[in-house]
Amino acid sequence: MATSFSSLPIVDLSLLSSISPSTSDLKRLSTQLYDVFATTGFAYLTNAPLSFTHGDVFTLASKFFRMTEARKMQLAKKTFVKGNKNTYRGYFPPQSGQKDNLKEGFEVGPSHTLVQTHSRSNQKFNLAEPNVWPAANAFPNGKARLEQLHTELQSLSSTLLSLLAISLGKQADFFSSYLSDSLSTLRLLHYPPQPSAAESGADEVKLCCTPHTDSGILTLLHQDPTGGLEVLNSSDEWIPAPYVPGSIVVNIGDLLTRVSGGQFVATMHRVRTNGGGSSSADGMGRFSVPFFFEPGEDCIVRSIDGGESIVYGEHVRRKMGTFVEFQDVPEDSVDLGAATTIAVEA
Ligand SMILES: O=C(O)CCC(=O)C(=O)O
Ligand SMILES: [Fe+2]
Repeated sequence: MATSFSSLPIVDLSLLSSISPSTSDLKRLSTQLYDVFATTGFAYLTNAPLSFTHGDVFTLASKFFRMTEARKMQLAKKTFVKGNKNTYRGYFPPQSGQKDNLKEGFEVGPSHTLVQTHSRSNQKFNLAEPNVWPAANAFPNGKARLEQLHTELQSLSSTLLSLLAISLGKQADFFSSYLSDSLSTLRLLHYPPQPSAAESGADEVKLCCTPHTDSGILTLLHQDPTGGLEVLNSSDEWIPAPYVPGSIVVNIGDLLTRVSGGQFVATMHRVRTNGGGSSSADGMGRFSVPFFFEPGEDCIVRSIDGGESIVYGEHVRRKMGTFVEFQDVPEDSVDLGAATTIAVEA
């Protein structure tokens, strides 16, 4: 049950780096995760088994977003550049009509080829399509590093899923069907600087990411030190989730609530704008890098209590209807710059 928390718990994952953790230690960690997901639905993970430092992750994000608009638009989803082939992976630009949701992003799926059927590839969004990449000279080593980050976060998610299965009284491999042809998405996000409510003289809270729950199973979020992430507790209070050095924020999505028979909470969250970029070191605004662990398109997801099952691909397509970055954009509402006339070099 969601609770009226006032801060987020910290879960130390150093155990996962030991060569042979004891069963009792793993059980203790799984119980700790159960308690987090049954109450706050959000926590900070420290000492996660990743080879990337925060500096590594945000250097990649900053390098990507510092590319010229024309280069980024070469990677834009078809929604934004009709001549592009990619419908689901790739870049989405800031949309000027979205004052409370002003962000640009770049989305990367698994690096291996996903199973693709004709009927699926005929749909408006092809969830199994390959990634798109900038030219190697525009984003040196970026493709290999982001693929590596995706692989490591997928592996951490799989370990966390095993621990959650144990915590729900199941075998550690209970969720293994979620791993085949998994569609997990690594998303680089950039929130350009905007005047805060105080700076613009407005009373209301200014947001750069509107309140939402995540749609999938599990989210692992790297956030930079700028701050602004807030999490809703059961008393309808927005609790700040500031940057904790070296930590990754974890939260669960709607599907895991369903799978856990309502034992786990998918907590509402939002990002408050923090002013004209003064709080970030380089004045570029805020960067964050969520990783959404997702099952395969055909994966049947059902509650541990039984009951109605859903097919993951259908669930995600329904939820996409509510996300701004998947809405159709009239050609003239985005400045395409030179993007339409430059051939993709990737
Ligand atoms: O940028 C953040 O800190 C949160 C982003 C987020 O919640 C999302 O992309 O689902
Ligand atoms: Fe989210």
